Amino acid sequence: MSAEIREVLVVGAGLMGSGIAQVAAQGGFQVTLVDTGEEVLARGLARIEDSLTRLVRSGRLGEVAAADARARIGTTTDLVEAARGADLVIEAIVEDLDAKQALFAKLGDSCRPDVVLATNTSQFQISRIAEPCERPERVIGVHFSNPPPLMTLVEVILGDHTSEAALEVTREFLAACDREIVLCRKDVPGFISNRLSTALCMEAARLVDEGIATPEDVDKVARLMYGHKMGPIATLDLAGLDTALRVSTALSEHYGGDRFTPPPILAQLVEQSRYGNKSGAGFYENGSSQLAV
Ligand SMILES: NC(=O)c1ccc[n+]([C@@H]2O[C@H](COP(=O)([O-])OP(=O)(O)OC[C@H]3O[C@@H](n4cnc5c(N)ncnc54)[C@H](O)[C@@H]3O)[C@@H](O)[C@H]2O)c1
Repeated sequence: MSAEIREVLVVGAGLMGSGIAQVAAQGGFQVTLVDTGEEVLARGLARIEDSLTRLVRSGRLGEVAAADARARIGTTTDLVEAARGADLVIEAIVEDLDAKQALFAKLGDSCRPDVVLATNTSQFQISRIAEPCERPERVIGVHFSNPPPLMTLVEVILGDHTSEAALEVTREFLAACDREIVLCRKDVPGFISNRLSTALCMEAARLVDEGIATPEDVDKVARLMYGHKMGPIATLDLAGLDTALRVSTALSEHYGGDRFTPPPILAQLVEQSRYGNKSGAGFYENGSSQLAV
């Protein structure tokens, strides 16, 4: 496995990919951000710019460090060319197994054989994503949470075939990015974090769906009674309701029972294009639940 990582390729410039690219750039790595079109890439870069500005304004990052990080990030729509020069790849595309498998097949063909391929999937088994990939022992789960520049804990997931060497490279990379890790030792859907958060968030959405409580009151209970920083409904708006719907549906199909089943209100909001903060409204009207960064 690559002992030395210089070039990090992040695939997907959405909410997570742009944040992960920023974290890697702040960690001193050269980053290439890939997506399907120039417009999405421009939106990803704008998100990074905005986040860096907020970090500087709040005194958490120096101006020079922010400018250096920004200068380390390049963008392209040419995945194959970018893959050739990568020392580490982090995938953060849409939460769709077919799309991820198609991408990992391509990465397997295009990257050097020693390059670790990490997926930021929210719940798919790492071994399923690695199935079509040349040398699946280099595929590993690296699950950042949203927003990556502020959330310092990363969940690392071992696939059935993930090698010790891939784990070691991943540990070193995340340590250089100043991240803490927890290790999910079995390749189970949802890992540690999303089994916990999906069960809580779907129950919270059910309370709203059944007219038992407002989003504000559900969140108030979590914050003031349980000491959570953010309530589960605000968390859903922040994560994106389309992504949350995909994740909860997949977990529910895998595990059965009711604990992960999304209530109808989630699909209804998605149908109305109310995806949460990223589209301006979700359960809440105007993204007012956003973390004050
Ligand atoms: N949103 C969260 O809170 C959160 C947290 C942890 C993990 N995740 C996971 O991270 C991944 C990304 O989620 P997100 O919220 O950033 O989604 P998003 O919809 O904001 O971004 C996904 C991006 O991937 C791009 N894309 C799709 N197919 C592609 C391909 N084949 N090649 C290149 N780019 C492609 C899209 O154009 C889009 O810009 C998902 O697997 C999601 O489950 C999300």
